[in-house]
This record gives sequence, C-alpha cells and structure tokens, in this order.
Amino acid sequence: MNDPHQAPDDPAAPALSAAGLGRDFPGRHAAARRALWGCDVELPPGRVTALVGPNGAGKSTLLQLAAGLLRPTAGRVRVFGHAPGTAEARRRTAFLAQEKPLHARFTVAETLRLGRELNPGRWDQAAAERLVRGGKIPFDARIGSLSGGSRTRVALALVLGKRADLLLLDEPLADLDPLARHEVMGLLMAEAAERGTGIVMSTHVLAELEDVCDHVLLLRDGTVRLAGDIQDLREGHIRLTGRADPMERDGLPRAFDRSTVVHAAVAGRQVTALVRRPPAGPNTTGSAPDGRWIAETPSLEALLLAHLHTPEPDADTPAKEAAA
Ligand SMILES: Nc1ncnc2c1ncn2[C@@H]1O[C@H](COP(=O)(O)OP(=O)(O)OP(=O)(O)O)[C@@H](O)[C@H]1O
Repeated sequence: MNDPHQAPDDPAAPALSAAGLGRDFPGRHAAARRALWGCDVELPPGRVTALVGPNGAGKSTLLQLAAGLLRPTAGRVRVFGHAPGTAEARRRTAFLAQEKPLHARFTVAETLRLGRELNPGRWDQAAAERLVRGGKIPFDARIGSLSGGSRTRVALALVLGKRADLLLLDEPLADLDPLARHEVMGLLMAEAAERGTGIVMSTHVLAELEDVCDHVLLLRDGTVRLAGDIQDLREGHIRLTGRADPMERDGLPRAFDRSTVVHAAVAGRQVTALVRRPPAGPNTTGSAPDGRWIAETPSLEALLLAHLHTPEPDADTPAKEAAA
C-alpha cells in the first residue's frame, strides 16, 4: 500500500527515507534485541551513498528494511515514497544481500535467465553479461563451483541487469580482489552517472569511498550518527594538528572550546583533533588555537574515523541535523 501522504509517482520523493525507524529482534536481553532505533534518513534520488559503521551497527538491518525483507518494529521506511515490499517499490529497487544467495546448482547462464524472467520488460542482458565476462566466468559454470568473488560478480550481474532506480548493496566488494573491486566500482559508478541510478552501499573500506560516493550515512549502535553530502560534511569540520599540551589529557590547550571537538588523539608530542567548523563568519578557520597549528579540511576517512571514536551522540551536532 502506498503512503497516503505521498503521491504515488512523485518525482521529488526521496530515493530512501525513514522516520523514527526501528527494528527489534527477539532476544533475552533488552539491549541485544535493539538492532536499529530512532533512525531518520533522507537520501535524494541518484546519490551514491556509503553506509558505514562498526560490526553490528545495523547496516544490514537498515538495508533489509529498505528492501522489504524485514518489517520495522517502530517508525517507517519508504523507497521513492512507496512502502518496501509493494510492487512499485520492488520494481524500483534491487538488493544484494551480504551472503549473496544464489542457486548453487544453476549455471551462470541459467541464473541470468532467471533474472530476465523475473524482470520482464526491464532486464538488461548486456549489462549483466558485462560483469560476468569481466571476471572471465564461464556461462556454463555452476554457481556452486565458483569462487566467492565470482559468485559476488554473478549476484551483482543480477542486480545491474534488473535496471532498478535504487541499488541496495550489502558489502558488495567484500569478496573481490583489489583489481576486481576497482572494475566493479567503475561499473557501478558508470551506472550511477549514465542512468542516475541511486546506490546505497554498506562497506568497511573507508579509504575507497572518497572518490566514488557523494553521500554518507554512518550508523553506530543502531542509530544514525552522521549523514549528509560528503563535501558539506568535510567542509563542516577542521582537522587540527599541533603541539600537545602535556597538562591536558586530550592534548588541546586548556582554553580550547571542547564542545566543538569530535575526537582528539595524542601521539608523542603531537595532538590531532577533528573539530566542527564554527558557523560561517569572517574567520571560519578560527578554531586553530594559534598560528602554530595546522588547520585543514579532513579527508572523508579521517572524518568517519573521528565520528566512530566519539563516545556519545551529541544532540546538537550537524550530524543530527543532516540526518533529519
Ligand atoms: N535475525 C536476527 N536475529 C537476531 N538478531 C539480529 C538478527 N539480525 C541482526 N541482528 C542483530 O542486530 C544487530 C545489527 O546487526 P546488523 O547485521 O544489521 O549489523 P551490521 O552493521 O550489518 O554488521 P556487520 O558490519 O557485521 O555486517 C546486531 O546486534 C545483530 O546481532
């Protein structure tokens, strides 16, 4: 059933939206049951989003909720304004599960044929075959005989062949060697650039994200800790490096405004801190305690690592605002 508040084919509908989204699993300990809670998400169409967070943060749970494989126990989630699981939502999304479930006894060709039969009128055989050929996988090979990386390629071929508007990919690169990762990312980026396909991709490889993603969603302990356009988020922070104050535990000068600090780490005599940039003004790099400090825009990896280190969520952070 479509959301009564959202016109069925509203082109302005976010590719993925969630409000107060939560998912509990049955379990003996209350804390262990809570996989996801209070998640507010809004991803515009056509974005390539990195879904990051530690093991157990809730990334797979969020993707499965968006794919309609799980139902929320709180809040709601929509894809292009439609409830996951509806015919329209299913048509517009393609999901790649972390365990890449495929029929072991089918050949590669039979697997692609199944993809074609399940997606009449939309299936792109050439796109699917390109991925298979790129991995030099014989079309008559049985899925059960393939390496993990080759199985991933075939699973991705099914996803790309479907010609969906939003690809939900759970660790799509995990089994691939560096060359294959590069090639597969290139194909996914081409798909996004040429067709405006949105991609939400969970990954643990932070260093590879900067060049390929334009959006990030960081989950931790089942909730959104940071969300938004990568460039905006990078420019909203400053990475400071300077001489550590030996009298202070975090190495920063006593007078420094701690409320802006996301994370600070002392190594030897040097302290590196990631801080939130003050609101635009005459001196927007003014967080540097004095001229002996180096102030630079952080890389995406530095930004994510700092937010992964933060002990507690801060209600006033730009992350919360961006996620809303
Ligand atoms: N079917 C399930 N039954 C019970 N608990 C579950 C189930 N699926 C997930 N969980 C729990 O929900 C939490 C979030 O798991 P999830 O798989 O979504 O995390 P993740 O961020 O994808 O982790 P990873 O990076 O290890 O893949 C974990 O505590 C997990 O144990």
